[in-house]
Amino acid sequence: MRTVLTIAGSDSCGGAGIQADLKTFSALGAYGMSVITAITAQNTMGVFDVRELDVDIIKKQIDYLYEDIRIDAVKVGMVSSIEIIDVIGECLKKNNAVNIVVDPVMVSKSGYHLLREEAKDELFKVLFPLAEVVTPNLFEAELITGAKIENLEQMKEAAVKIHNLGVRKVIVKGGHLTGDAVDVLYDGESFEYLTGTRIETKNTHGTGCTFSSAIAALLARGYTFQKAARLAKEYINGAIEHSLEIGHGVGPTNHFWNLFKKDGCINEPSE
Ligand SMILES: Nc1ncnc2c1ncn2[C@@H]1O[C@H](COP(=O)(O)OP(=O)(O)O)[C@@H](O)[C@H]1O
Ligand SMILES: Cc1ncc(COP(=O)(O)O)c(N)n1
Repeated sequence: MRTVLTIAGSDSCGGAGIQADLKTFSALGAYGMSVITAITAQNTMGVFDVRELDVDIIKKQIDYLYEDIRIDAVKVGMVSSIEIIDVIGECLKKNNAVNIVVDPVMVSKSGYHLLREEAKDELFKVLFPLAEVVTPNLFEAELITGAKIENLEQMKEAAVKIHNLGVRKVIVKGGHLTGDAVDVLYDGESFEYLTGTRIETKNTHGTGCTFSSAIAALLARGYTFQKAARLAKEYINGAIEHSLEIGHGVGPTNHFWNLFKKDGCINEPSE
């Protein structure tokens, strides 16, 4: 069984963060493990409070996993402070972590700041260079590059700028644009559009977490990067299409719709 680790925050309502990641790993046939960086008090209406865990327990969670278990891929989500980012960077380097997917989580859909303002540059400096791929949404890509993004051309420019920060591959997600949900993948040489039909729903809680975790799970399962990205896009599209009307706010993605598909993403890796 291939294994995948998420290093992220806990979302008490189960739609994003650690909980979304573990559901995605299971649905895609990988064995999931978690290192919790922070606990959020959150529901579909918003994030109401956050407690960061201390760096010592974050370090121990990571180190004891690597001491015991082969880890085939890692997804990094909410990391919130400079100290937390530094300890994660140290541990991933020391343990020669592979297939690292960094989702630069900054602000929740409900507008709560999950990354401290002063920690932004540390995230770029410490974790971006370790990543196989970084997956900013439009807002995050704007913050990283300092440039407004309103169309595909500007998404491509942002992807190049982010790649130039020393990132191997970038996927700028177009979930917050209008029209089809098109993401721009750039690997330093060429661009690829990951295209999905836009689904008209308010229930998009956890879409970014689900997408980045799907890439990590599929890399763990041995797919090539391009194939993992395309299948992850297919997976998130279905997870949004079948998203759940739970709670009074922004409902979560659904991870188990594809178990009923005959030839979906859960087949054995073909390459
Ligand atoms: N309404 C939608 N219909 C189809 N795909 C969507 C929709 N909203 C987001 N996506 C897709 O979900 C993935 C996550 O993107 P996004 O929602 O932009 O991330 P984040 O949660 O980080 O803001 C991307 O592949 C994006 O294109
Ligand atoms: C613990 C945690 N991590 C990430 C997100 C972002 O997800 P979204 O952008 O869908 O609110 C979140 N709300 N909570």
